[in-house]
Amino acid sequence: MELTLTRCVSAESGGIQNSSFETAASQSQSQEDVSRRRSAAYAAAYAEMLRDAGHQRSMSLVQTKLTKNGCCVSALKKRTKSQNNLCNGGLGSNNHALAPKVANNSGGSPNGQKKGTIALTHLPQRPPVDIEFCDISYSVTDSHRRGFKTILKSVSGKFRNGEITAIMGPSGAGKSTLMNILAGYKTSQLSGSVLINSKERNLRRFRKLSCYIMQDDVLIANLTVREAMMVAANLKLGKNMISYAKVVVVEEILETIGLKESVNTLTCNLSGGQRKRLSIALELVNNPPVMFFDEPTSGLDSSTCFQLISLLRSLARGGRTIVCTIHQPSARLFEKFDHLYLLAQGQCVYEGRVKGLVPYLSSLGYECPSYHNPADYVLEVASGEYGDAVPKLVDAVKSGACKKYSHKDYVLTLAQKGCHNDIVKGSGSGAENAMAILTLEDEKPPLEDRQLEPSLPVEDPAELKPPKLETQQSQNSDCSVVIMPTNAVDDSCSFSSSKGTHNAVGSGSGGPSAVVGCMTSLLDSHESVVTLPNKTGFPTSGWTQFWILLKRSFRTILRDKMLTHMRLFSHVIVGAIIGMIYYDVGNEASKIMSNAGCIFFVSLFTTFTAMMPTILTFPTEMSVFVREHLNYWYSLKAFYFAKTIADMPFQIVFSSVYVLVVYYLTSQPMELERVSMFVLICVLNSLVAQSLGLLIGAGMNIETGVFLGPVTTIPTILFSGFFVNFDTIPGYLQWVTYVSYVRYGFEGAMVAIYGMDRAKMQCNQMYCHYRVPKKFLEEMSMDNALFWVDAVALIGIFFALRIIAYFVLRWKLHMIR
Ligand SMILES: Nc1ncnc2c1ncn2[C@@H]1O[C@H](COP(=O)(O)OP(=O)(O)OP(=O)(O)O)[C@@H](O)[C@H]1O
Repeated sequence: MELTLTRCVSAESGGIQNSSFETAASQSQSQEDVSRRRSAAYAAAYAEMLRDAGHQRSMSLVQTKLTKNGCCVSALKKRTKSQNNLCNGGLGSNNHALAPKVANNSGGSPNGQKKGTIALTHLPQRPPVDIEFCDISYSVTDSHRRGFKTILKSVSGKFRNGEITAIMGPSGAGKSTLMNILAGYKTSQLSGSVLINSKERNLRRFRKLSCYIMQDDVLIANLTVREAMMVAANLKLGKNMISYAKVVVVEEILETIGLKESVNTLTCNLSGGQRKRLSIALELVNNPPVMFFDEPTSGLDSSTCFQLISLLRSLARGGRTIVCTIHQPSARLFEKFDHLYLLAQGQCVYEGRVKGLVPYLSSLGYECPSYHNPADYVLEVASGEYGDAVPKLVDAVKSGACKKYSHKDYVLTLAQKGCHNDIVKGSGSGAENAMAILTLEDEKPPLEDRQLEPSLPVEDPAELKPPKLETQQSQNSDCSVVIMPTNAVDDSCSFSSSKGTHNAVGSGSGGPSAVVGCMTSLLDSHESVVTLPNKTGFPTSGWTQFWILLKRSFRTILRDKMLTHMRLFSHVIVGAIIGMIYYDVGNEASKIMSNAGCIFFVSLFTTFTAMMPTILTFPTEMSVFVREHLNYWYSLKAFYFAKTIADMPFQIVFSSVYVLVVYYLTSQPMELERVSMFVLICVLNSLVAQSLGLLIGAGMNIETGVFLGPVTTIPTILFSGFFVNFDTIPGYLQWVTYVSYVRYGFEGAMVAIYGMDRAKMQCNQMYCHYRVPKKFLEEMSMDNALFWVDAVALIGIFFALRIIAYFVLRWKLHMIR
């Protein structure tokens, strides 16, 4: 039976004309025509079927647009209140051509039941991935005992594609550590091997194919959902995909993941569940076949947890390998997982099907009481509440006792024996439960077990007849189930790849494997994990990354109205206050000391207002950066330059406004040259202070940084030449004045005001000692100072600090790993 709707062109906008939207596959025109006509027919049939089955309420949108020649079938969109099945893949991973949108009635059960699915078919195609790890041991240096602390002790296991795996265990068992190692985030101080599709893992390739979604959903606060998604799409889909295609990808993911209504909501206003879904959506953009989740349900209510795990399960059914650490799931949540990896004291105490856990424990003498949540029970056992069970369980695992529970067909045996824990099996009869388990387990076996064969194009118009479909809503599941008759016209499943169009032929007439083939066909890429090019590069060039991140930073600064407006107003208001205090002192020789104080305060204010906010720049965005960088969105260089350059224009404008307000109110000499020099030196001073703030923020956490910022500035102020004359500073300390950037700022400002042979100032007193400005500069030991030397010194310090800050950030990133 044909299940895919191929060559679907976008609808609302009148269709996608651009050729780059078309698949890279070299299909013949006739094949395309057949495919289009079939798509149109099936789309109509599917819409009709859904209408007949009374699904109008659960479906917010079923659109079928048939153009005159019947070649344009718009997206067939189904929105259930709960989750859709999410199939993986699309066409043309390398050239990122858009694959057609597919209404995928896949995910069948042995009795012919299939789940109605909406496929994420505009995504780049990816190969399926199985992760196997052998004898992984991990230690950290224990500073107290001056030795090593072993956190993972020779653990092994296998996580398959198409399955959702839970890593569980008592607190401190090593769950996060294991996941970090598998995700490639921890690479040092470990032994053992990680195999990807039975081959030694190439970390770089693997990292490009996987993503890690952290416990706290770190998102850029001042972007809307759509903007955040577009940034992800622009960074991860590369320049080979045109902008409109990226928009289509983003819209498709948002709709599928249930965030369509929130596209214009700022991420900071999203609910916990929505934040989690957005985190997933952001990573789905490049369709990674492996997704790691660190405690995805933490902080969510039970209903949202259930929806989320159902979503992850659907992602797994699309052929992905989903691995989650989870603390203590409810029985309902627990049974949503296929595979369980249980850790205790850094050792594996069970690996196998979730359904096999109770019989396994029972076989070792740990009887899970009826109506007791097996997830709770096993954690109680692993925590030692029933005696020291860990050595016994570890021995059992080592002796291969849980091997039979690991097999994906284990559940069949289990169903035959009618062996269930009461909580897990629910309230239905034994037969119902057995069927439910069968359905759950066999929705989608791993891809390795499926067959794909090339097929011939179907040209018989009879085959264009839409199949007769019936639907029913699964009680157990949140997805609608599509029952397909076994005598369907066509058991094959059309799919396209860069190699051409193929049909996945099921083993039996309309049997489940045909559907399975369909799911496979949406996933398989012509590339394999092993043969993926080992390019060092990110999906986009360094320049593009920089540009995208710069625009994002600009937008977030502008949207952060509170801080940005406050910075502007504080500069204007403080400038006005200083102007009022030192009103009209600039040209009065008798008030020259007050004016020097005013100039010094200008330097001081620009220093602190520039430094303090930037101390927070890296600490507040570090978690976003770590997530995005380690998920291979962009390089450290691009992030660093974008982040450090984004704030510079604001700093320049704010400082200039402040300086000009003070300059005017205090009646400093109104000569263009002096005004420009004064503004320039103050702005340079503020940029240096900003760089120092970035450096402190790059190396320290917020608390330390906020303390260290002012503390490190005090000596530079002391050695600025205002409080202590340079000549009176002891010789062995004079070198400090050369590294004091405030000195260069203050000295340069003084020279701009009083240097360059300024004429005598007015004197309203009987006698003005410093009527000749040069005399005052001599008194301050600044008569030999050159403005351009001060300016160049500030520029030098600026670059030095920025370079050091980059390497500190790099080192910090290295330390995280
Ligand atoms: N860098 C480190 N230095 C010292 N001990 C560490 C380090 N990293 C992890 N550990 C220890 O290793 C053990 C396992 O940590 P891990 O975070 O993997 O546990 P977990 O099972 O995820 O715990 P939880 O469920 O509480 O998050 C803990 O005892 C932790 O204190």
